Amino acid sequence: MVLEIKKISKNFGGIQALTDVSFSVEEGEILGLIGPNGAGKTTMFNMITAMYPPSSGVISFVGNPLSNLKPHQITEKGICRTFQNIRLFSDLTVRENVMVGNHCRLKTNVMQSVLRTKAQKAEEARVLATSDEILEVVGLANDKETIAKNLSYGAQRRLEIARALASRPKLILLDEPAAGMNEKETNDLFNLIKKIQTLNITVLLIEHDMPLVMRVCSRIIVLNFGKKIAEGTPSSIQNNKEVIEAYLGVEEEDELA
Ligand SMILES: Nc1ncnc2c1ncn2[C@@H]1O[C@H](COP(=O)(O)OP(=O)(O)OP(=O)(O)O)[C@@H](O)[C@H]1O
Repeated sequence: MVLEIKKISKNFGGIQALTDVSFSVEEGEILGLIGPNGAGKTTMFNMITAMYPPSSGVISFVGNPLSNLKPHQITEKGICRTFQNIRLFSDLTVRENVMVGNHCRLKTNVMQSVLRTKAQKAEEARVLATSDEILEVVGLANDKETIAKNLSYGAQRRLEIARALASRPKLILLDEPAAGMNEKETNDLFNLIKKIQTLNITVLLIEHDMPLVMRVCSRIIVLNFGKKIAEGTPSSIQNNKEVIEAYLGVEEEDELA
């Protein structure tokens, strides 16, 4: 088991965002975390990545509780994420954006950088090579020198994933990666998520694009009003009465396909 969520609750003042949610993420799987708007999905990501602590419950990563860690320590342990809205360094090149993502794996210090020691030069070469490999994986190898803001929307979203991958994670959390994408971009994203799986990286995916979720995930967890209402294979989720009811009457984009 890569990640274990055990009886997690979170309240913000009077708002109960999550209540006693438990589930596990198995090594190598692509697990979907779905639910109507406000169900608590992003709150779950924010707790896994230590943006804020749970009100109660325990989150464990490869058997170790993640309590009392800072977000950068979570990254060092091997969990990375992308966000709902694009958060690139828009005036840096594609390659520079990925190099920044590699930061947490650097071993040389500021003094070594200033003095341009041998170790520092070797590390710089390693970062460059790793960044280029990752850009190859996400299909941006020909755009290394492009300024991030000049990429197409779909390519910018793939660059975000590349930056997350640069931290060399065991687990990647993707928060609505298909949001705003056209059909071709979504299809490219499907292929990319599958490719990430082949790199031995486990995927936890929040997504409103139901056809994509049903196609790419091996298992799905459904939240509604902060509670887990279902867990199972895509076909069992599609036919689950409580899940269908939870999605009835919500915005069109949320509807189960
Ligand atoms: N920092 C916060 N302060 C106060 N309330 C919050 C905070 N973050 C989330 N909430 C509330 O917690 C509930 C769950 O929100 P969350 O963003 O986790 O839902 P979601 O399932 O990700 O929704 P969406 O699909 O719209 O992104 C909502 O009622 C939201 O308003």
